[in-house]
Amino acid sequence: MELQLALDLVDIPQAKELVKEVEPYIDIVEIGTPVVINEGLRAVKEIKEAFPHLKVLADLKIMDAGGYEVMKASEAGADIITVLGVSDDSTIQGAVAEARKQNKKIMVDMINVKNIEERAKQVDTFGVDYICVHSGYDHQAAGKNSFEELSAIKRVVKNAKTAIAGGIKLETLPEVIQANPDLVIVGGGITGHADKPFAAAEMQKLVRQGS
Ligand SMILES: O=C([C@H](O)CO)[C@H](O)[C@H](O)COP(=O)(O)O
Repeated sequence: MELQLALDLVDIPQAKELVKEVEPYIDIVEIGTPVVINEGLRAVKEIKEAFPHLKVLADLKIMDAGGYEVMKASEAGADIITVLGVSDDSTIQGAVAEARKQNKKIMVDMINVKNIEERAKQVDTFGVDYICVHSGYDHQAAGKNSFEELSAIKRVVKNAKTAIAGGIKLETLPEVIQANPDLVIVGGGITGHADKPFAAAEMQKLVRQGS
């Protein structure tokens, strides 16, 4: 089981500072969608250059032009790129084909997918690397989480790794770990904690124990 730090509400210098603080405790650093909107793929490039030993995920949430956008994120140095589960099959398949050429990985974000089990089963046949259940900021504001969705996809996904994101905190991590995802994604649970290295170190411990 791995731990991914999601960076969403920061600029590039702040992102570098944050990663420096928790670097020993994380496996993947995510350049979140708001950061890409504000800073462009330059954020991916600068973080990969500054921390070459960490895997960098570009949270592009691709909805169209899968192949082209994966190519651009790959050129910037991303190791993993996100595509939306609600997008057309051809978009996801195009993203996977380009990722194979570039030796990169694709994560499908299942945010807003209604028929979660059925879609996870389909997407799993496209050769994607991760399938991620996700309660986004707007869902979190309405009090939702994705714990049940994780159990649902675990029942049907045979090839891809499973991941979970959205509002996970140190206190809720044990419940998440019980469902045994391959990857846990945490943003505010680390970046909003008064002691970020402590939160990340404790989370790493739990994630390692869960492996
Ligand atoms: O993907 C995300 C969200 O849609 C904003 O772009 C976050 O990275 C993801 O939800 C993890 O962040 P937290 O919910 O703060 O843990």
